[in-house]
Amino acid sequence: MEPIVKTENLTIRFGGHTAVDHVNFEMPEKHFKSIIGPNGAGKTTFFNLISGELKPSEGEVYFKGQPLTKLSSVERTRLGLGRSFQITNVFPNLTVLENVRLAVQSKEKIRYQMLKHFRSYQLITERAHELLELVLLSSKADAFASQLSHGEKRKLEIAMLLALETEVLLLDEPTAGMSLEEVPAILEVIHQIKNRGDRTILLIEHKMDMILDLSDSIMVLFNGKLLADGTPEDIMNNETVQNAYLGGLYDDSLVKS
Ligand SMILES: Nc1ncnc2c1ncn2[C@@H]1O[C@H](COP(=O)(O)OP(=O)(O)OP(=O)(O)O)[C@@H](O)[C@H]1O
Repeated sequence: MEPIVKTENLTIRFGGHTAVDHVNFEMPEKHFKSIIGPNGAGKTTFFNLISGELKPSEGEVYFKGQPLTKLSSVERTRLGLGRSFQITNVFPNLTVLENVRLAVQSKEKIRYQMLKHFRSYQLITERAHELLELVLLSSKADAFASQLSHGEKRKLEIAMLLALETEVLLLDEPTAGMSLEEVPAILEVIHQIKNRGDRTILLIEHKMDMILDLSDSIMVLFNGKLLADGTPEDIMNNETVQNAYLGGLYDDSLVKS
């Protein structure tokens, strides 16, 4: 089967520095892949190349076989590649529900224009409630977005990303800046999305236990290069990865059998 996302020799140079260096990668549909690597390895830059925030110096990104380089990030979102930070434009003075409703509306605009005003309003609100339930944020529906904790804001962003109904979700460190107590709730949200089984998810994370818990496969970037790509077990047992990055810092018992 054709991979849903694929890169060929994907490369970007900033001055003399090659931040992403001839990366060839394939993502099967409905797969969960995590990207790991030390700080500065090129993970976020790789995401930016896939989502269209950056244009490559060389190489190509494909979505269902279609080359994407000429498409803007908005056009890529319309095709089915959604990235969480594109919609971090949460309106602080609107409620949580209103924020999600706006995201649903932006996706559903055309479909709902056909319906009568009241009915469309009702359907959009229902969908927004469903999404808040999925990300475990229903209890905050009427709170202003500005009143949310950092972890709750990340949940709201995920709900807004889901509202766009893209087949692929690019999640860049959803737990960054969170308190330890907030992490399990985000993990639960990502599990719920994964368990529905209808999305392809690419995740950047530093938390190894979370990665091992969620991933079908893991790719390792190092100095912009793809060092390894395989099952969690392969990666944890890969000597090059061990030497370059993991350095024996993880617990063997976490490896999925
Ligand atoms: N716009 C830019 N201009 C110049 N250099 C850049 C730019 N964006 C990224 N870089 C450089 O590219 C390299 C890769 O950065 P990137 O942020 O992709 O790494 P990362 O793996 O996501 O790191 P972290 O885990 O710290 O987020 C770094 O050396 C960074 O300084």
